[in-house]
Amino acid sequence: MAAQQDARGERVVIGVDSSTQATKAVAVGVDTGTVLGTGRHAHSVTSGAGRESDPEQWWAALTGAVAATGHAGRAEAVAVAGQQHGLVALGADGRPVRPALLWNDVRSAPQAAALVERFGAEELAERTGSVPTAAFTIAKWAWLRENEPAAADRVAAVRLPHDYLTEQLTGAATTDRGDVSGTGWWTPHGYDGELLGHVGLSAAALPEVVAPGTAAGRVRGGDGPLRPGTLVAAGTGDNMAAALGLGLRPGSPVVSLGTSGTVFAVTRGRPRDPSGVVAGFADALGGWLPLACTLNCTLAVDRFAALLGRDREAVEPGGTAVVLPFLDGERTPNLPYASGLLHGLRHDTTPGQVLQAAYDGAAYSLLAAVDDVLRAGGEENDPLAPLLLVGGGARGTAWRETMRRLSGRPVQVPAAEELVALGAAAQAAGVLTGEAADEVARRWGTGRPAVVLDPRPADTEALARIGDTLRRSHDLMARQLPAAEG
Ligand SMILES: Nc1ncnc2c1ncn2[C@@H]1O[C@H](COP(=O)(O)OP(=O)(O)O)[C@@H](O)[C@H]1O
Ligand SMILES: O=C(CO)[C@@H](O)[C@H](O)COP(=O)(O)O
Repeated sequence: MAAQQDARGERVVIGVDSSTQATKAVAVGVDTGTVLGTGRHAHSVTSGAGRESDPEQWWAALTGAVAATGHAGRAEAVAVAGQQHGLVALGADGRPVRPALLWNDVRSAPQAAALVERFGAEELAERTGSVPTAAFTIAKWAWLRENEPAAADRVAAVRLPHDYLTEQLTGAATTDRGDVSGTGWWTPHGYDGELLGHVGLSAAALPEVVAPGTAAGRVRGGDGPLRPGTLVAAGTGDNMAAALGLGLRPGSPVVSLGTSGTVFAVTRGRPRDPSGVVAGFADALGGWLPLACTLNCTLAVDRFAALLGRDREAVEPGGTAVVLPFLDGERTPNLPYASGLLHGLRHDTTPGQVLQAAYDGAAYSLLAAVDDVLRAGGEENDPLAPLLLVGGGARGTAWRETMRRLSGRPVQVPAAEELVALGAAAQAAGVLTGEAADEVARRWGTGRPAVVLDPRPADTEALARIGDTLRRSHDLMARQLPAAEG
């Protein structure tokens, strides 16, 4: 894909990635896939007991990032991909009644556990594809009802982050099967009335699920950077959009290294994992996207680098240190009350080895789940098939080499950055041309690898050390830390 070249005369689409830390937008030429311009605006996320962001800030970030591409005025279609699961609770006036509760807010862990207790893990996996954890929208809604009943009473509409932003563009309440599959109240046959009834939510408060390839609407009049009448594609969750951006074919495992760590694959079979390790999401087309997600990935490793006073690339090999970097609690394994743990220090352990141990600890659960993800969707796991690395962390040498050393697989990093935004752009192009979004991305070549690392024998000693520490610290990690004094 050529960078930043002029493509006058070519039709232009815009893809948006509204993820945890920032909104990124790309303007892309429909025929060639040329990236004509990019924009980025940061978000703020609370760092206290929970994780919250203001949806109106996302909207301002979206308009800013789209305008910054420099091509908004000539875009013919746009699509928005967003961080999954977040609860956007709107009042009758269409404005948020409170900040959104994000995917990585673990305060809703008791509500998730209560749902599993009431309906059973097997039953929930069968119906919704997933056993809900604190991340799922249904647990967040139950938390809001229990903890802020006055706010819950004012709620007239519940949206996911990408639904909210798409509705700001079109005025229509829509979602897509990919993102809605992360709510915990969607089944392949529609919204689950019994689950909604149990958490006291009416389906009338939820958006319409737009079919793949169908437009959500058109940009309504206003003073935003996009022309009124511009087509708006359905949009989707950020992991589903990354799969589109890669033009992913069934059975290829992908690891995304961002605020969250995720491992996923497009599969032909519908996943249902009662163990809860794999979330059985739908993809944004007609297939499935089994996925495992960790809460502690790039931010946790960067925190260790900061604590050690080192550059994030200043890792050193060797030693026996093990880091379980569960600074935000953890989702895989499901230990919402966990905190970080450092074990195996000796007099000769170096700071660089501790930093490497943080990378290893963050990578461990993702790599352990590759097989589960593929099997959950009925795909074969070829241990020598390449692992595709995406997300901000994929730019780092230490991340790439950690994945190579611990997986024993070849590792590939696509040349294109911002695959989520590119996936959204491919979806936007698809509503103009009638092509499926993954076909558009393959035509654009967005998944083409820039870095190909040959496989090395997996570092089984490090894997065994981490696995052993995780098993033996389980009781400690399952407990909540006493509140810090002072
Ligand atoms: N060159 C790099 N090497 C390693 N990590 C990087 C690099 N550049 C960015 N990152 C990491 O990428 C993260 C952001 O990734 P991104 O996928 O954009 O996150 P999100 O989608 O969750 O907002 C940051 O937390 C940062 O630590
Ligand atoms: O919760 C999940 C997946 O189930 C996360 O992957 C979110 O979708 C947030 O993504 P990033 O902001 O880290 O890209």
